[in-house]
Amino acid sequence: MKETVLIVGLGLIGGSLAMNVSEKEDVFVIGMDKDEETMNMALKQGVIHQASKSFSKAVKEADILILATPISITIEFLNQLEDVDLSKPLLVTDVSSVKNKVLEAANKLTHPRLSFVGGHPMAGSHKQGYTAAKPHLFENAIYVLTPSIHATEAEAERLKQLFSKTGARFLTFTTSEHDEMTAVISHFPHLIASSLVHQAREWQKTHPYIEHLAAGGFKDITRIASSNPKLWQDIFFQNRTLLISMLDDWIDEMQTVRNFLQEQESEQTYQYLVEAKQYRDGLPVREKGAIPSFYDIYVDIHDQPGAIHDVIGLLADENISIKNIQILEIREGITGVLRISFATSEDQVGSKKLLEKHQYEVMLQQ
Ligand SMILES: NC(=O)c1ccc[n+]([C@@H]2O[C@H](COP(=O)([O-])OP(=O)(O)OC[C@H]3O[C@@H](n4cnc5c(N)ncnc54)[C@H](O)[C@@H]3O)[C@@H](O)[C@H]2O)c1
Ligand SMILES: O=C(O)C(=O)C[C@]1(C(=O)O)C=C[C@@H](O)C=C1
Repeated sequence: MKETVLIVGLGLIGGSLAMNVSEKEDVFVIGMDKDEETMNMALKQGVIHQASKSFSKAVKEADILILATPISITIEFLNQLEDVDLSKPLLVTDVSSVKNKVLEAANKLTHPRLSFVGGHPMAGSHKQGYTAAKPHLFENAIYVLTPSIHATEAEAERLKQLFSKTGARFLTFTTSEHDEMTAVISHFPHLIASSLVHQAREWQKTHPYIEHLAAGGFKDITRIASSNPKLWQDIFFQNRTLLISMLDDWIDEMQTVRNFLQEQESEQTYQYLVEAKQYRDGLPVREKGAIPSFYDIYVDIHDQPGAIHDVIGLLADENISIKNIQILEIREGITGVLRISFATSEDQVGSKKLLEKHQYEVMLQQ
């Protein structure tokens, strides 16, 4: 018998999950999104098998519910669940970037047929919406699970099975462990990236050429400031208390660095940079698991004759040798994705630079 999975929110994350879940033969996917065009696209491309406009109706048909909406909307849906007249058990999960209020709502659910295991795939993009969704988005990424007080080990296992095609690696944490760690490595850096953009914008008033000088460094460190402001407003407010405390620490730290410069402490400044480099260089790259140790890039291509040939031709002209090439997704009339593997990280990085110079959109798999 097929398992029915309802996915609410078919944007970047929900759409990418749907692309993986609907690949499973024993799963029937119902999709729901407030944006009708999104639902139609997903239905037409076979990423969902059925579209629904009624949460209360669709939820009664589902065995598993995935809430992939903005966090505050996810909490609203969780609150609605208590009143649904369920005739069979429903395992609920979400994808929210902050967990405390979501788990608070989930832990309050008393309906005997409901269980909740929170989820957060640690992969994403500064892009939003269904058109940015990709089936390989979660490959080799960490997928954090945060079970509610009533959830069993078996329910967490069921979700791992459901998401087995994503290629993600699962880790389980408590809500506060999750929120503290993501504040450090995701939410706070986002806040700083936005502040750097504001600083540049201010300076541009007196130095109009600033925007033309902004090269690799500025663009690398501020890429995430181009993300969906509504989503990040939600994230900042969901994790507000921790962010305030981190801002206090950061201001102290910046005061220390300011003193190094003020007092011309060149050795201490050097050590500060050395220690940051050592920690940064030691960060694990996305683990490859059972996949052989190749260095992959993902290249977006358009569905037109010769598209793959053009990409390979550019690499061949530069004598870059390819170890493997795979078409991950190509449907009529839409953009497809090529996964190209290289033997060395030099070839991987070199190819990315080369293709980007030719206006391709390239994602590097670390
Ligand atoms: N963007 C990332 O990098 C990232 C990574 C991991 C987790 N997340 C989490 O994923 C969730 C979704 O983020 P996203 O980046 O996919 O956003 P998105 O904007 O790409 O997608 C959200 C989708 O939800 C739909 N939606 C909004 N309100 C709805 C409603 N009331 N009913 C039905 N559909 C509704 C929107 O139309 C949209 O298609 C958020 O909770 C976020 O914290 C985001
Ligand atoms: O790659 C990006 O653009 C992201 O911002 C992804 C990112 C992150 O901070 O790493 C953003 C939010 C999520 O909750 C998880 C992942």
